[in-house]
Formats: sequence, C-alpha cells, structure tokens
Amino acid sequence: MFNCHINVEVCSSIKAVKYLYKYIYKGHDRASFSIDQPDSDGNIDEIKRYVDARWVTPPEAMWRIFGFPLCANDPSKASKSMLTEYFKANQNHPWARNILYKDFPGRFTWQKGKKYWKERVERYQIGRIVSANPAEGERYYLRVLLNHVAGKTSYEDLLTVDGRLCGSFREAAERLGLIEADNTLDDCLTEAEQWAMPCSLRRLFATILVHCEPGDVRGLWDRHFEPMSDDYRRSHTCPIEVEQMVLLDIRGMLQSMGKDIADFSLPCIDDAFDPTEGEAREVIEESNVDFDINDTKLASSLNLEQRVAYDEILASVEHADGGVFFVDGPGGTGKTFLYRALLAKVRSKGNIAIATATSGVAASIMPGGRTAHSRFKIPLTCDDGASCTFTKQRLIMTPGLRITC
Ligand SMILES: Nc1ncnc2c1ncn2[C@@H]1O[C@H](COP(=O)(O)OP(=O)(O)OP(=O)(O)O)[C@@H](O)[C@H]1O
Repeated sequence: MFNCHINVEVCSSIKAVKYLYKYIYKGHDRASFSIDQPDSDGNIDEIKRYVDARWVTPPEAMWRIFGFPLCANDPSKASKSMLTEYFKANQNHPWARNILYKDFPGRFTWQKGKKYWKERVERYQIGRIVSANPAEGERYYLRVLLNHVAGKTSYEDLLTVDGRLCGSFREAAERLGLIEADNTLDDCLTEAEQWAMPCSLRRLFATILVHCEPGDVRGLWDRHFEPMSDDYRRSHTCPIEVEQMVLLDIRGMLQSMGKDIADFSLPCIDDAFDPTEGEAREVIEESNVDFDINDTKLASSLNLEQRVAYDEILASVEHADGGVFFVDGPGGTGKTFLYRALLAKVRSKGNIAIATATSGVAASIMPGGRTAHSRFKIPLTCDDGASCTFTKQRLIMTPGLRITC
C-alpha cells in the first residue's frame, strides 16, 4: 500500500531506550568528507557542507538556538548520595564521628527512598561498600581516606589535613601517610580477596601493574598468588601448570592494556603451556566471535541499495583489495541490517570481521561490536604525541572486514 520501507521500532528493551535517548538528546552522528577539488577559485563552501551533513528540524533548531536544556536530573536526588549523607549524619550525630564510613552500615541503615542514614534499631547487620581500584585515580584515593579517617562532615573537611585544604584526595592521603609505599597496593589486593573471584583478582593485579608502578612486583605476585589462582588450583593439581595458567591469563589482560608481561619481573611463561602459540589476544578474541546463523540468511532479503553495497564490500574483502566504504542513510533505513549481513558472511567463512563504533550504545547493536577506543587502544586524550598501543603484528589478519559505525 505504501510502497516504501517503513521502520517501526518497539521500545521494549533498555538497549532500545538508550539508543533512542541518544538520538533525541545527543543528536545524529554524522561525518562529512569530500574528495572533490575546490571550485575554480579555490573556494570550499564549508557552510553548504555543514548543512548537507546535518539535518536539523525546526523545533530542534529553536530548542538549541535558545539553549534550552537537553537533559536534566532531579537536583534533590542527584545531590544526595550515601557519602554526602554520611557527612550529614556526622554533622548531626557527634557520637557517630568515630565510625569509619565502611563500618557505618553497622550502626545506621540507608533509607533508599528518602536518602538518609537512619540510626539502626537492630544490630548485627553488615553492609558492603562498593570497591574501587587504583586505576580509578581520585575515586580510589577517596576510598583510601574513607577507610582510615572517621568523623568527616564534608568533602572540604575530608580534604583538610593539619588545617590545610589539599587539592586532591591523593594529596590528602599522601599527607596523612596513607599511600607512601606499595602497602596500599597490598591492602587493595588483600581487601579485594575478601569478596572478588580469582579472575577479578588477576584483572586487578594486571591493572595495578599497568597503572600503579609497584616497586616490588615479584613480592606482590608472591603474596597474592594463592587467591589469584584459587579457581585453577581446584581443577588442576600440578602447581607449575597452575602458575602458568595464571600467568597466561594475566599476560592476556596486560596485552589488552597495551603492555607486555615480559616487562615485569614475574615468573617466565613456558611455551609448552601456551595454547595460543604466541597469537595476539585480539586475533583470538575476534576469531572466537560467534555469528548468528539467522544473520547469514539476511543477505537474501537485502533491498536493491543494500545489495549493491553488500556485493561491492564483499568483493573487496574477497579479493583482499582493501578499501573504505561510507554507508549513509537516515535512521531506520537498514544500515545495521546490512552490517549484520556482512559480519555474518565474513565470520561464517572463518575470517575476522571487527565491528567497532564510537559509542558503546552504537557498538551494542552490532553482533560482536566494541567501541573503537577499546578495540584499537585509542587514547582518550589525543595530543600531538598520542598513538594507539595496538601493535602492527595484531593488524595482520587477512582477509577481513572492519565495520565502524
Ligand atoms: N532489507 C530488509 N528487509 C527486511 N527488513 C529490513 C531490511 N532492511 C532493514 N530492515 C528492518 O528495518 C529496521 C531498521 O533497520 P536498521 O536498524 O538496520 O536501520 P538503521 O539504518 O541501522 O537505523 P539507525 O540509523 O536508527 O540505527 C530493522 O527492524 C530491520 O530489521
């Protein structure tokens, strides 16, 4: 009846809600590039290019011109957190000022609805405090302070050491002598051992190696090897094998953070235990991405325009010609449909297809999708000397397809 493609989306999952939210509030992602020469006078009409690249509806234009807010939080809710209310409780109850933040749930209960700490009537309850790891920087040092200093009544109070207001939680922790040596790293791992699974401990260990520059790496390894290897020890009896498995796992994690395990003074990896035979972690990960068998059938229902793009891109992949294709179209016209068909086709042949996007929400709608920053280790702050920590060896994966949304 309508003789056209109509996109109807049922907003039934959180993924769809996030996706729509992005459309409405952030605006449409558009990239504009041209390989045309400037006109005969050497001029480039940047205004026309800008207008071509973005379609703004009159209501959206007015909204943006008047600078109306694009999103908002309820201030009364946003400004109250467990921590700010802990400060308030310290102001209101002087007797509570010798209780550390982590012990607070033993004497107070958190009232979720009204957001305040109420004096506990029944005793012998315990609460759990959210964890922080050293790679999180200031959030971690805030935790260090809260673990050792009681009775603070505001952030300023927490940052004040010997009457001097420090510029950061780290500085305050240093002035208090809480983070002088590696023992904070030991404390961090010891604390995590109480609740974290061995796999999370290994990740934390790798994070510490990369971000915290521990002086005594081998000492940390020796002291925390046992909890880090708990799971492997249950399934394997040979201690050498267990050690190798932990090392291989940590090596993979370090690789994903752009580091080589050989740079740290840890026990050596024995090639006999290395099932990857030195293959880069990214290649193994991407080779193991599953494809949905139903996606391989999408190719048969592509419309004419999708079919043209599909054939051309696949021909380029199959002949290993290389090439860059820019697929564009208004929302709901079938770009993701095309990507799914292409990804499934390439993966079903045992080849590698890397699906990346600039945002996590966009990445989540593609099978095996990841953000480009995560996959290619693109630094978050790009200055003159910035470069990806992705080595050339990892790029040797032919033939393959890379889709970027
Ligand atoms: N050739 C086709 N045959 C059948 N359904 C299709 C076809 N192309 C697209 N669709 C359907 O149309 C809907 C919108 O397609 P899709 O999500 O791929 O669009 P999009 O261009 O990626 O949209 P957005 O820009 O919002 O991400 C989906 O439900 C998809 O399954």
